[in-house]
Amino acid sequence: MSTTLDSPRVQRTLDRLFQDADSGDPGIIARVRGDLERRGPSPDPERLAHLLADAYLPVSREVGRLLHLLAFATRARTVVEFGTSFGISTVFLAAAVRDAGGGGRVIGSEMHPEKVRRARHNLEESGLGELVEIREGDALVTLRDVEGPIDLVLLDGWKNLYLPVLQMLEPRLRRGALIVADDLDIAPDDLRPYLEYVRGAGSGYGSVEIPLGDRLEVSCWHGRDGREGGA
Ligand SMILES: C[S@@+](CC[C@H](N)C(=O)[O-])C[C@H]1O[C@@H](n2cnc3c(N)ncnc32)[C@H](O)[C@@H]1O
Repeated sequence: MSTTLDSPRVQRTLDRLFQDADSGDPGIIARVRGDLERRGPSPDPERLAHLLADAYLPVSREVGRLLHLLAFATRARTVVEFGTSFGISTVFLAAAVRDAGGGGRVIGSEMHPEKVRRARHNLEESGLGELVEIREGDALVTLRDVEGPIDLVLLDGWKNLYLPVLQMLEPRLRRGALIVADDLDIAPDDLRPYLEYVRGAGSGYGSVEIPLGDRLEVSCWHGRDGREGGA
């Protein structure tokens, strides 16, 4: 049986977005690296978002398929995404929510206004727009009031915020919720506190690294100290 990912509309949208990313991102990333080397390596988050305004920085196709698989297998109804960019990962997640058939939704977050506009357009083009709400602004603010229980979280924004974003959402995680943290290879120093947290004894998470794309960490919330989150 085919899935929403096989539909011509979704495939056309993903093909176009991945092609744009493949042709544009390498030049933009090289330019931004040069800029950071000249001006110092630690720009504030808004400035980094501005410098990377035209860069997709997407999950790989394989990671996208894994996201679809995880969200579908767990029949995810509330999916939260930190870092939507132009919406590539969001298409995979929304396709899974449609395939799961439980009336679920994806809540994305993106701080760059033009990216939000284009992500919404891309989601409409794929035919999945009605399943997605993209919240504009800093995810630490915009995702604060997401209603639980949350079934799946994708962490793909700036790497130093993975831990605070997860801790903010934790009280609303369903027991058994999955957390997918992308890009372990991209900023290992920034991600260390996050990985120590989810891998730590007594953390409440089971966690495993997956060597796909830029490497990712998939964690499952078991609950802690009698606390099970929002379920
Ligand atoms: C790696 S890209 C996301 C790629 C996207 N998940 C995909 O697969 O197409 C990271 C995005 O997170 C956004 N971002 C970073 N920090 C953020 C924050 N605090 N709140 C909202 N968006 C943020 C950036 O503007 C950037 O577009």
